[in-house]
Amino acid sequence: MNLETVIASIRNVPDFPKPGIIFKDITTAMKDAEVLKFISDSLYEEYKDKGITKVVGVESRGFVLGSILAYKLGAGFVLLRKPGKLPADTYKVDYDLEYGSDSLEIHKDSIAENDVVLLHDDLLATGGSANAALELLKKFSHNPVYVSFLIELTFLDGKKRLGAAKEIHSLIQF
Ligand SMILES: O=P(O)(O)OC[C@H]1O[C@H](OP(=O)(O)OP(=O)(O)O)[C@H](O)[C@@H]1O
Ligand SMILES: Nc1ncnc2[nH]cnc12
Repeated sequence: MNLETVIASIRNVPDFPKPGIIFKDITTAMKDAEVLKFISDSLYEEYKDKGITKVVGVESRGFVLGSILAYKLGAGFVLLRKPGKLPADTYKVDYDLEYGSDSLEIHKDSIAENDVVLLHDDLLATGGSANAALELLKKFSHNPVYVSFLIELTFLDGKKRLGAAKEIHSLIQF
């Protein structure tokens, strides 16, 4: 297994969910046991020595690898959810993404001030979602946050919106 095989396993779906968008479909990668293992192990290698205590995953595709990473790192997992899904007290932020707008929420009691946080999402496009996630994480602590993506769409330059992040890493760039 290698990165080329992983890249080949990601399906391009033109004009989804809107005309002009080429959707990077990771379901075709996730369903392959060897690809899933290679991706999980690669991301773990990147973060194993950073002292991460909480992995924060962005709903919904960020939950898949985020929770695997949390398990492998021996960290806790925190869910950043779309509005109205979390049952207890939350912080909320609105944001735009490549094909629309949305909101994210996090439970107010999910992170402690001394946690070392890794934010994970499957894909960085405009950076709207990740920037919103970083805004929410600032409510807990001003410590820098590590940020991890499986895929980065470099032509959208989303990284420039993530100034508050400590280190930004993506396994695959398109
Ligand atoms: O960098 P951005 O322009 O913000 O785009 C990236 C976001 O868009 C997708 O999520 P989506 O809102 O489609 O939700 P899903 O994971 O539930 O499919 C993707 O999983 C990222 O979270
Ligand atoms: N082109 C794209 N493919 C998959 N997920 C996305 N999220 C934002 N843009 C996307």
